[in-house]
Amino acid sequence: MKNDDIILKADDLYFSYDNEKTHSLNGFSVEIRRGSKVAFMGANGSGKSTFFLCCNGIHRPDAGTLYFNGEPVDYSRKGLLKLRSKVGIIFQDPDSQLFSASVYQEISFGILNLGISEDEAKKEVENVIDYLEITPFRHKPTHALSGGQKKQVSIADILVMHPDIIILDEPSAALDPKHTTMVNHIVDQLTCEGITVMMSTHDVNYALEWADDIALLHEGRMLMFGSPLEVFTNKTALAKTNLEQPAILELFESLCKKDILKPSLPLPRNLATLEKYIEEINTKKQYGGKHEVCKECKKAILVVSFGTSYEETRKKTIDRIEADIQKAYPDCNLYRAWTSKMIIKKLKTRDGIVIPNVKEAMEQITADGITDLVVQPTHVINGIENDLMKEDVLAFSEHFSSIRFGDALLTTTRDNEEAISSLMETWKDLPKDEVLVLMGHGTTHYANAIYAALDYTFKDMGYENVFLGTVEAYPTMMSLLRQVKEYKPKKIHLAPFMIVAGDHARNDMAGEDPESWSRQFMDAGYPVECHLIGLGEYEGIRRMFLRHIKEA
Ligand SMILES: Nc1ncnc2c1ncn2[C@@H]1O[C@H](COP(=O)(O)OP(=O)(O)OP(=O)(O)O)[C@@H](O)[C@H]1O
Repeated sequence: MKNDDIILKADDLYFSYDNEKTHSLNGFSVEIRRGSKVAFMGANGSGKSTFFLCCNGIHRPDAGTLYFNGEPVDYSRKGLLKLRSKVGIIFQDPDSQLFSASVYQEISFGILNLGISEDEAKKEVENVIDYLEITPFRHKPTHALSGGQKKQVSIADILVMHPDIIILDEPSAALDPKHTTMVNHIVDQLTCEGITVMMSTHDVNYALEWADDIALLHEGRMLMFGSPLEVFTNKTALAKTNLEQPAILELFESLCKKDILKPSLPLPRNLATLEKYIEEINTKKQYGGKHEVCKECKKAILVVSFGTSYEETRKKTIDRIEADIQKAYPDCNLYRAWTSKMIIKKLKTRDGIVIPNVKEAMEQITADGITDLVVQPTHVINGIENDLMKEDVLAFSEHFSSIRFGDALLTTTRDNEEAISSLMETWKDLPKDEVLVLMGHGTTHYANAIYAALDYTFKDMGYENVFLGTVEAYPTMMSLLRQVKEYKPKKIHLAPFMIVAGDHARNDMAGEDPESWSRQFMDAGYPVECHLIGLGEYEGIRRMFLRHIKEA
């Protein structure tokens, strides 16, 4: 079927320079969208130039079909002449392209071959000389031109034909930075005019910013075709093709690891974007949430978490919850606050990371002129932390038109059932003769009753082999040991029932201490497997927070 969006299509091309002993194209396929900018990348000898030479009929594939504008390429003399007027190649080395004595003759050669009148050809050549700023050296013989000037003339050779596709084979090879900028500028102009541009380059930084699509070749085949961000974040594909990750992405990743930038920011494609991100942190000290406060928008969501000092679990849980919320409410400014003073202090002294407590976040939100605020805790229950958090927020209520609170994770019966279903989606393959023991935190607050209720609800929903206890309160480990023993399981899986898999999960649950849950179960004679998965990692749990915000 003909697809008008596809200007060029290669279907399973094979090409050999040595009578099929080796294949420089080895089952190569690609579809090029009309008007797109495609960077062809890959190690030396991966087949980029060979494919380009097929594109304008210089090489004829041994097998497979090449389509231009939906029609298979016609290899008759007339067909090839037509193809070459529409698909122009600018070679890496201009000397292999320029063969006329003067600049004028050189540029007019191709167009005269198309059979147009000399007057018309003259007009076209003058236009392109003007457009590419060739006038200052137009009277020089071609052999006396500099490398950059030769490149300009070789581009003019092609441009004068008004091609639909321009192919540039490593356009900046052997050019100094000034001429590279000039060629890049010409390429930008071409793409603005809707010409499809295919370019081979080894410059990952340029390709990241310039290309719509990256075609990654490996041994005569397409290894990967996708957006620059898809391709350049695939480290396996990059390593296979001897390419390095663009410096901007490496720097962005490193700044995220150091918590200087938020990983939820869109990946930057150029230095200007990265600079903007960094500028924004300097003007706004707030860590977490959206750095840039939208001046017009007076609505905000404050996400309040207990916190964790473990970066790895924070990224998979709190950061993801916040990212999901920001995605669902792109027009709201997002702020972060943590309630654990100890963790906030630890991060500040250990890593130099500043995370506001609720009061500090509220001061910032007030200073930013927010009028309508939704506060969403990631607390599991409506316990002490949640009560204190509400008090801190409401101390600022006179500055707001409205402040609303989303419920803690487990507030209603629906919440309990949804939390269980969300967890069991991941644990659906748990064999009946094995048990899952979940470790909740627990509190002296009356809200602690929810843990025992939830343990009961697991069974009521048909999960007799799931047990929920707490580190600090009831159900205790003693009670869990008794119940699990009655069930007579072959194996025990331990996982936290806390938003993050932090200190409690690593030490009280999975640690080496004889008091840890894993050691106590092992001492009771069960094989134990620990799973460091925080509740924030379950997609269904993150969805529950979105629902709570909506309900608020
Ligand atoms: N004229 C030729 N004669 C014989 N073999 C060739 C010829 N041109 C290319 N090859 C071989 O075909 C394979 C693909 O080469 P090609 O020039 O298409 O790769 P490329 O991806 O453009 O490489 P580079 O990044 O070095 O420009 C290589 O193994 C190369 O040695």
